[in-house]
Amino acid sequence: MSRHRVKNVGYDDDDYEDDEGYESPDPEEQEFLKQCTALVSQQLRAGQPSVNATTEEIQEALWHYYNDIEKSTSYLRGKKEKELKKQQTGAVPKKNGKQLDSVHLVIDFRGWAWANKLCSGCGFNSGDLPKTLELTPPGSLDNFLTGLPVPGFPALSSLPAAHFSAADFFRDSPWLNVPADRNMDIMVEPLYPRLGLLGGSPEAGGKVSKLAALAAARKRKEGEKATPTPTPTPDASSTPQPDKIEPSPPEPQSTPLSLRERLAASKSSKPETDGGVRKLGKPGFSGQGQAQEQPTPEPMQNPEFSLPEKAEPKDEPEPEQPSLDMRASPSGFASAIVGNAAGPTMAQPSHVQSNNVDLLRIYGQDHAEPFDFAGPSPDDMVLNAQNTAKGMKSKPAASKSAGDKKTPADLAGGLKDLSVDEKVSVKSKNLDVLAEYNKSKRKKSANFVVIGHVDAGKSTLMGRLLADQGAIDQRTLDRYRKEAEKIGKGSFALAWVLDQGSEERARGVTIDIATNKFDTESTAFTIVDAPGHKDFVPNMIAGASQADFAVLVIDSSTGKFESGLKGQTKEHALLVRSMGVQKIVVAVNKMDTVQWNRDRFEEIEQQIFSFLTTAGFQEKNISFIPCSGVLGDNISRRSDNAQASWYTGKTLIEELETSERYTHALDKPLRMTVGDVFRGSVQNPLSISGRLDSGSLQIGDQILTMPSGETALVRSVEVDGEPNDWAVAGQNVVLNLANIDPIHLRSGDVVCHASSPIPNIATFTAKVLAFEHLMPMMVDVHRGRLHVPGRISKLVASLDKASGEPSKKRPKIVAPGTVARVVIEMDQAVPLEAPTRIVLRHGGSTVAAGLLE
Ligand SMILES: Nc1nc2c(ncn2[C@@H]2O[C@H](COP(=O)(O)OP(=O)(O)OP(=O)(O)O)[C@@H](O)[C@H]2O)c(=O)[nH]1
Repeated sequence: MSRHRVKNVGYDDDDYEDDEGYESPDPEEQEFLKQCTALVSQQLRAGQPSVNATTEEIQEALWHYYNDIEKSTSYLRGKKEKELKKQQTGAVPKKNGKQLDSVHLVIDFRGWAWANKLCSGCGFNSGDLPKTLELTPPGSLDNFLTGLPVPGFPALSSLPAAHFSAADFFRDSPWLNVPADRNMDIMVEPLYPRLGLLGGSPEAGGKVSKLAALAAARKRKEGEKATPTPTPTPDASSTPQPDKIEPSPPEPQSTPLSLRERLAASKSSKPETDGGVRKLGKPGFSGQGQAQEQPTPEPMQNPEFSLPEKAEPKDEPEPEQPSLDMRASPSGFASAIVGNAAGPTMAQPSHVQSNNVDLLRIYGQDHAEPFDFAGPSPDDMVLNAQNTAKGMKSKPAASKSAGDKKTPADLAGGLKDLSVDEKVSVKSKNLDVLAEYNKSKRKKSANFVVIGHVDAGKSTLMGRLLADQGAIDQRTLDRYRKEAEKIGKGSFALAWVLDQGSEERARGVTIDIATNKFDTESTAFTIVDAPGHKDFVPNMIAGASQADFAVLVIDSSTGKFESGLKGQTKEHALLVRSMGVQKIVVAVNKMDTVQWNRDRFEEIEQQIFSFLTTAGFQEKNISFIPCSGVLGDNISRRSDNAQASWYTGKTLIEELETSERYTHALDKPLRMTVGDVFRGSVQNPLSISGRLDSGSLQIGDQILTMPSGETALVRSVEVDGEPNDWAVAGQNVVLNLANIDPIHLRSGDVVCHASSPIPNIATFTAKVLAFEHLMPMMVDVHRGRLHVPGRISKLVASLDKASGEPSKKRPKIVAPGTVARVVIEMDQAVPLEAPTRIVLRHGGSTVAAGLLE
């Protein structure tokens, strides 16, 4: 929808009758429109010449020009004057339904000659004619071609009839298919003498280049050589009989035939021995000329090399005819593999000599033991041994009685044995998980997502934090530094701690979320480093969905803070708030680049603070820290730079530690969004990772994965990288699964218990805060890792922000900043349930976020 339409659409119109229709303006607007219409009409009539326009035309113009009287009048005047002129000059012919305004007719040599003729016939001096004729007024090209008068040209009808009706002249000459006898009339000799192709017809006259003369001489020579003389070959028996060779056609056939031609020839003349076929019969299918230069190879002795027709009885009159076999002789490699076509040799056993390229036969039957598919593979043997050691049920060794030959049915059965239907069973300890959790002396844990505009220094800051907290050793850091310097990205060494992808490192940009852990005395932290680039906002949403609080990193350097504000700084902050994050720590980074200027810090603090409070963060949940990630100032230690002495507040790590213990819905049904599906190890060929949104699970649980609806067995559990018997909401886990095919699992899926499954839905109602104009439109629905294409199918109501009550029913458009209830339809059913936080994106930007109702 264009912005013009948006302009005239009332956001809160109640009288919405037709979802598709375009509504009329409200009474006030109608009155205003009436006045404008009258003014324009008056001005049109008052001007010179006086013109009239319909009310509809005037209102259309006013709509386009935002009710600008001057512009609308001048547009309509221009339009009307044009129409008037056209009426005066008569009807304008149309070509292909389009009007010809002005035509440039470029006359080529043929056309030029014809025009020349036309003009000389009527006394025109052809020299006066321009090579390019601009034919005006509109439609004159049609006129010109159909014999109607063209200004500046004599009327064709006034010219002698013999050749002056263009239409008649070309009537029997379809485009580009002029009869030969006419060519003389309309063709002119080219400016330069015509040459043949390289080595072509020098006799055609003209100066021939040395190269062309040389090529022509060679061609002539070849032509002479190609006279019908018998071709001596090493093996007379296998070559065509001289008398059977057809004399060369008048033009010696030196062009090799195409494969299609050769095939056709060989088919059509199979029993015949005509010269052409004989030529084709040569292995390699060379033409005659080539046959002279290349010795004819030995004919194939081994019957397995020939096509069926070669296997005809030996009493054929011409058994030694060259084979019609289309095969070339085997390559050196093929000979080495399957043997020489000439037959068995001392060095090669007979089965290798076979020219039937049945490698399975060669290596399976004659030479080697056939592979027993019914038995376990070497990998399975290792797996079984490991599983048996762990007390898990191993795959039974496939029954194999020595010497038994396997029938295809046996093999199929054996393969079936290897299928994923093989069930693994793990005994559950039937723990009271909540009681176990309450007993456990675990540190409080907190997940925080690091957000901010691209290149604000998020990864560097977190790399520094991890290094300071001992989560990464100095040797690894030194290695990263060296490697980063090698590719000219030395300043990104700390960022490489989190940016592990090769593309991320090469581009110096975070693409996907990265999680890392570090522990302080009181808390086990999980960092979720989100990409800052606008192209990767969906990944940032996935990261934010796992967070308890957020660290917003801001680049304080000159100009960068400002560009970040227009970029992703605000979008990220809004998104995390919409996803339920309440606490935000603002790291005002790169303070070294502004010499720790206090005014700069305070300016940033003030602007960001007012934005965050408007976005819904409470004052007490916002904190600011001036820091430098690269230098490590105010991250884990206070800056010792004298310029930074004015700051006496907390360091970043001190601020992080103030985070309270976050409570999670432990007693709710199990929900876990799958972040990743991977092969954990040989023992754990299928693992999934993610954070438990609610509920709990333990080893031996049967889980249900949605949307596939497939069940799986929890073989083992890792919580924060440590093996554990159970896991509860809020913990980051890896689940090692069994009894499920990986094709049923994808990131974004939801894990639950079969006793309280999450439904798959395709339509839902949500209460959203609009960041952009909302109307019935296509959107991508994001929930954590899950994102599905869909559309806002209905705007149910605009809501009062304070009370949540509908303020307007069925608005046609929802303005940014408004809370609205909308109906969303998705292209496929996905696991979603209330109350889930969702984000709606359209055309690469976030348009709304809210709660599924
Ligand atoms: N002077 C200075 N440069 C910094 C500081 N922190 C980061 N940088 C530089 O800023 C650039 C970008 O750093 P990154 O850590 O990759 O930024 P990012 O925000 O993680 O980038 P994306 O994740 O791609 O959005 C690198 O060249 C860093 O060396 C800082 O405190 N001071």
